[in-house]
Amino acid sequence: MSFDRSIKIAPSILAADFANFGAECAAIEAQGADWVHVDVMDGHFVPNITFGPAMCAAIRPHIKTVMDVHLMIAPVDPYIDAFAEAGADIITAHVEAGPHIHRTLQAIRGAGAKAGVALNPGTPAAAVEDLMDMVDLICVMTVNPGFGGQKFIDMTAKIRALRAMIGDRPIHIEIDGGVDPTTAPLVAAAGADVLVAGSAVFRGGSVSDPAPYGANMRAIRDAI
Ligand SMILES: O=C(CO)[C@@H](O)[C@H](O)COP(=O)(O)O
Repeated sequence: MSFDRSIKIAPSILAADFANFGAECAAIEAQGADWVHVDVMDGHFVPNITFGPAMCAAIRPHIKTVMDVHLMIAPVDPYIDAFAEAGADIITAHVEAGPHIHRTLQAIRGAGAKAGVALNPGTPAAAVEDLMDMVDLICVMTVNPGFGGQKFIDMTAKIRALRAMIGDRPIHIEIDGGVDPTTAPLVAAAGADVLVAGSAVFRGGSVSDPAPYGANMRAIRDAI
């Protein structure tokens, strides 16, 4: 997986048809998705339950691009190898999920995946200041994690602070929550390069009528 700072759209399959994940992943990729974002929730770190490594392994053959796995679980460490073996290219853990994020990031890279760290809206940029040489991606949550379709929380000051902290390092800034054609230009201007979008991409489409997925992603790109 090579690094580039161009804008990438990573549809969150949390907004896809749960009975059709493989076909949904193939459809969003065919319609122009750059990455596929997979939201793993445990009903403990966040108040919702989605899916685990077996589902990631099942959809992997349907994804040619980057599989970006966002772990909203605690603890994280016992599950890292399983998600890496399931084919995750990027594994992101929350800085709030435990006391040893440094060890977690080492373990993610040790398992052969790119390492991401996520920050809830209430967590300052300074929480990742000492992790700059350990991470490939910083995910800035613009909603409190757990559900799709929530209202965007403005984190542009945090994104700017992270962009300055990152400097020339090859680290992606990913934005997750409430991204649509109105909010995407704000976060892109602040320095984000990966935009996770669930409802704004899947709205109006289906595997039998996937064209709206493409139109929705073009609307986000055109707005930036
Ligand atoms: O991780 C999360 C929510 O916890 C996100 O990935 C959402 O799934 C994004 O959904 P929208 O806000 O774009 O509908």
